[in-house]
Amino acid sequence: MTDKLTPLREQIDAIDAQILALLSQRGRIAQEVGHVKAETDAPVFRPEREAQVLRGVAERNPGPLKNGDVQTIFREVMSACRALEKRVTVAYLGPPGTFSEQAVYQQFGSAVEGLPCASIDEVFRATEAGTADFGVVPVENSSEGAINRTLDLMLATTCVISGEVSIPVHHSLMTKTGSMDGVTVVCAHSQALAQCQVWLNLHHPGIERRAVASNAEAAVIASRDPSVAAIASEMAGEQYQLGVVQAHIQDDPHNRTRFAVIGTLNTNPSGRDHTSLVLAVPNKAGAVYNLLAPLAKHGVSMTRFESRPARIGTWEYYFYVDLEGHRQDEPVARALTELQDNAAFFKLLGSYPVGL
Ligand SMILES: O=C(O)C(=O)C[C@]1(C(=O)O)C=C[C@@H](O)C=C1
Repeated sequence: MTDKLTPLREQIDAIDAQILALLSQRGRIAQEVGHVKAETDAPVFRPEREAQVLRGVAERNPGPLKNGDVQTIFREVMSACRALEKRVTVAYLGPPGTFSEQAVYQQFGSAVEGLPCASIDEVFRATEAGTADFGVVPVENSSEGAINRTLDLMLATTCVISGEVSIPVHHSLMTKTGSMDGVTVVCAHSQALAQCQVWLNLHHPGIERRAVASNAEAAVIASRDPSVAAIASEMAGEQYQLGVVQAHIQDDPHNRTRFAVIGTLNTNPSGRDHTSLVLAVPNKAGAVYNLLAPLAKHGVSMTRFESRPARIGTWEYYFYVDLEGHRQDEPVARALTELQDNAAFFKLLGSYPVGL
């Protein structure tokens, strides 16, 4: 066996040497890019460029490596090169171990400075204040719908959406001992409790369910108190040394959460983009129908439509709309101008590359 392995490993060593030399070359060019950007104060993180590179490697991938795996490698290569220009700081809903943290690494790779925050509000504050270059906030979950706090803060703050990222959300039930003996409470974020309610009703109907600030927070509590079980990601469980009682307890096996990358950067077109905006109309018959007419007229597809009460005492609503295309694309630009003319309130949240 050794005789057969040795020449193959020699080939791998030779290829690794070439990969390393090419990575160094790429890194040096990234440093030059960094100098050029520093001269003009241009942004280091360019989501549209990174999206194009990642789409390109998937299109050109000759195999046998899977597209997703090749993209993971290139995401890390870009992350390391970007860090040579500047290590970007990204605020997220902490503590470490949350799905928000996973979303940060999924979008920025691991050469990033994560800034865990105590609440979604704090993520917005840190991003607005410039303590963080970007923030990553949950927008919607495939089972539970919109994250209302995020929607409200999109409206209330000056942050724009620079990117989006979607990750699978798999919940595990975990305790300090790995068993449910002596457990009286299950802690998790309210969204996670909702996403696992059928499973909990079936397997632990009598146990108290307690909503806490985040799933990772639940993991912290469970790591200190053997009478508490946490619902969280296995990553959080590993971080806080919990034993898995049952993995994959979410009611929907395809459960996903979509996150927005928020900041001050107006992202350029990438070729496959989304545009998000908030609208309000006067409270009149047919107003919403008329409001959206420019989209059909200019052939712009709407991928999401969400309403939130305006909370001004009357039954008025804000509409959160996602469109296909970039604000600079001709049909989208025309539709946006007409939407703005028809709306009592109009706020463009941003255009950004469609998440992988
Ligand atoms: O093209 C750039 O603007 C770069 O800075 C290079 C690079 C890369 O490594 O490919 C790194 C960071 C940017 O977010 C995009 C791409």
